[in-house]
Amino acid sequence: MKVPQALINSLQNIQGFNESTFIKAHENEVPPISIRINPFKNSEIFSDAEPIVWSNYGKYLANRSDFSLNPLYHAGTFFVQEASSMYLEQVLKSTVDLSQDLKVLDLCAAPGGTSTLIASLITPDSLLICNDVIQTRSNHLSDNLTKWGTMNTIVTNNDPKDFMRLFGFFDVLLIDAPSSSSGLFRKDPNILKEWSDVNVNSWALKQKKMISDAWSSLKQGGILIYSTSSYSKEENEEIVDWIESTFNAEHLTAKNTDILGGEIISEGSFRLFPDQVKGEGFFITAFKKKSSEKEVFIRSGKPIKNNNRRTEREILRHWIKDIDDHTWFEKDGEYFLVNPAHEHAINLITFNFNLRKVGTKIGKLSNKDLIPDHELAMSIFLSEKINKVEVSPEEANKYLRRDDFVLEEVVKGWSLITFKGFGLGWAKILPNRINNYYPKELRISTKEA
Ligand SMILES: C[S@@+](CC[C@H](N)C(=O)[O-])C[C@H]1O[C@@H](n2cnc3c(N)ncnc32)[C@H](O)[C@@H]1O
Repeated sequence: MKVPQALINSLQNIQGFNESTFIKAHENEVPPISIRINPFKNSEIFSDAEPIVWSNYGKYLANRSDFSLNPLYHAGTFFVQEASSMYLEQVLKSTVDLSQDLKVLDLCAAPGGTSTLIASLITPDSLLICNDVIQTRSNHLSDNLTKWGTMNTIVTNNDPKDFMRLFGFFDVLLIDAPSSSSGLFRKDPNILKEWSDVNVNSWALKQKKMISDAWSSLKQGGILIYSTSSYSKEENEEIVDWIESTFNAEHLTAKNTDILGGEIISEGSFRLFPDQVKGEGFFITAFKKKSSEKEVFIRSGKPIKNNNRRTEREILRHWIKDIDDHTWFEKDGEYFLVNPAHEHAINLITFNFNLRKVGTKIGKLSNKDLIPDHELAMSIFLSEKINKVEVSPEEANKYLRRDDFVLEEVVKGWSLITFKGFGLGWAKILPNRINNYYPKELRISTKEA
């Protein structure tokens, strides 16, 4: 793979750039394969795999197995993510007190690498809003957060400027910006075909626009983390200079370099090059907001409706762990489980944003019973008391394809289909057949196990 000469020329004075090893890494080396374990669903599937030193849960895999055919992938026990981008964990740990309850906005979140990483590090009472402006991508993001199983997340499909309505709301704003993506040339050669310095400049303009649009949603003292998969300084160091000159922001000089060495620091930001770390090209930096935003009145929706709570609570007790610690609301006949600490925030966001997912959708109540939703099957709050049917790899594959299959000696009624103990989805077991409730839109199509 030949890196464009214009890009090589533009990188000459950047700290850590080494032309010959950089070219060699692009000509001869294949990108490593990496995943991140879900700490809430620890299947120990990759316990012997090589760890990624800058990530608590990241691992390199020796072989490219087809993730989509692994039932544990569909159970949400791991997420496939590029290794360098997991450096976000170090930046979060060095700039944010993660033991506090935080409100976090992941502005450019699809398909969910950064969101599932943040969800793994924040407290249960923290609230994470995961947004993507592209509708199809926000749906995919929502599916991936459903698999992760946490409840303290909301998925929105909004333009960054819509977040201006939430003045001074967030403690942390992550902008993992779309970019010219030169850092991903090795993973996707099509990016290289489309790369040009004109495109670099047009991405830089878009990045400035989304930062300007979202800046007011960050509270005073809040942390902005900005990252790209681009090598170009127009999208990185020049954006840092622009943020410092445009907003009342303090650039937080990169710390915690012990893991990778000082070479990865460029003008106070982290730059990961593929010839120096086992990962792709990545830039990440952080700021503290010094100015305050004027609090404005934000219109809120109707308070969350909780009719007939006692009866509902008794039905839900069978399905949900520690139901007394949670609350729920009903919308159009569907029930959603949420953390009571988030009721106010959810009211605000429900009213002002295009929602794709709120808390955990539990399902519909009908004749004093629940028709459980797929989100509940994936939830880490699902009760241990529900019926489960453990399946073999072949049966798991049939289930995920929504094919018919037969099970011996099973209890009638709703059952969670599990693989190695991890939930894949619901089935309703009737006297003469099994109804497969795996969502149609998620079913896998390949025939081979
Ligand atoms: C680098 S990717 C984000 C990757 C994600 N953080 C992850 O770790 O999986 C950038 C995302 O920004 C979204 N995007 C593109 N234009 C945008 C805009 N104007 N505002 C917000 N998001 C945008 C894209 O749909 C894309 O999903």
